[in-house]
Amino acid sequence: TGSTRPQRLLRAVQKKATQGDPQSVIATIDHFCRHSEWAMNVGDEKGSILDSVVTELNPSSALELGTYCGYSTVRIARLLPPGSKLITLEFNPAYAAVARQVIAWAGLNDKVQLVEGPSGDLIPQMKELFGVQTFDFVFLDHWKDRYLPDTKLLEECGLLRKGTVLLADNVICPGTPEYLEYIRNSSRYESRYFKSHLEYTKVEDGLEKSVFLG
Ligand SMILES: Oc1cc(-c2ccc(F)cc2)cc2nccnc12
Ligand SMILES: [Mg+2]
Repeated sequence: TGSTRPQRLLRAVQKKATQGDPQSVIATIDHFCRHSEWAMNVGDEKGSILDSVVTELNPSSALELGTYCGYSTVRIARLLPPGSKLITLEFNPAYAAVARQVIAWAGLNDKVQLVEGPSGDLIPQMKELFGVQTFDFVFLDHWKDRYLPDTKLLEECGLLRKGTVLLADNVICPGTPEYLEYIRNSSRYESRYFKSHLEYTKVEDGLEKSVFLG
C-alpha cells in the first residue's frame, strides 16, 4: 500500500526543514505544495493575512478548527507569546497523526494541544477538559458546513468574549454562504472580508474576519 499525500508532505518536512525552525517548516510545505503536490493548507498568501491578524491580536488562548497537516497550526503557534495556548481540533485520525509530527518538527509542542474528534462534540467540552474560559482568537478551516453550527455552539457555550476575533478560511472557495449570511447580518459581529486567492492558485478565495461584540 502506498503513502498518502499528507505522509509525503511530512516526509518532505522531515527531509528538508530544520528541526525547531517553524519558518523552515512553513517554507518547505509551501514549496512542496507549489512544486510537487497541491494540498489544502491555508498557504503563503492567505497565511500572511493570518499572520497579521494573529500578530495584531497577540492572543493568549486560541482555537483552530481543522488541523489537517498542521501548517496553519505552525503559522499561528510560532507567533503566540510565551504561556499562551493553541487548541486545534481534527476529526480525521490520519491527518492528526501527520500534524502531530509536523508540529513536533517545528518545536511547537509546548504551545499546541491537538485534540482528535468532531468539533461539534468537543467544543462543549472545552471548559471542563482544557480549563478554557474564553478564546481570544478562533481560526475556522474545517468542513464548510460546520462553520455556522460551530460558531453558534461557541456562542452558546460562552467561549466568546467581547473582542474575540473569528477568522474564517475559504469563504469563497469552496465557499461558506450560510456562515457569511449569518455573520455579516448579525448585530453581534463586526465583519470584514480580506480578498485573496485559493492556496497555490489564481482562483479567488478570501478570509472573513469577524469581531464578536458580546
Ligand atoms: O483551504 C481549503 C481548500 C479546499 C479545496 C479543495 C478542493 C478544491 F478544488 C478547492 C478548495 C478544501 C478545504 N477543506 C477544508 C479546509 N480548507 C480547505
Ligand atoms: Mg482552508
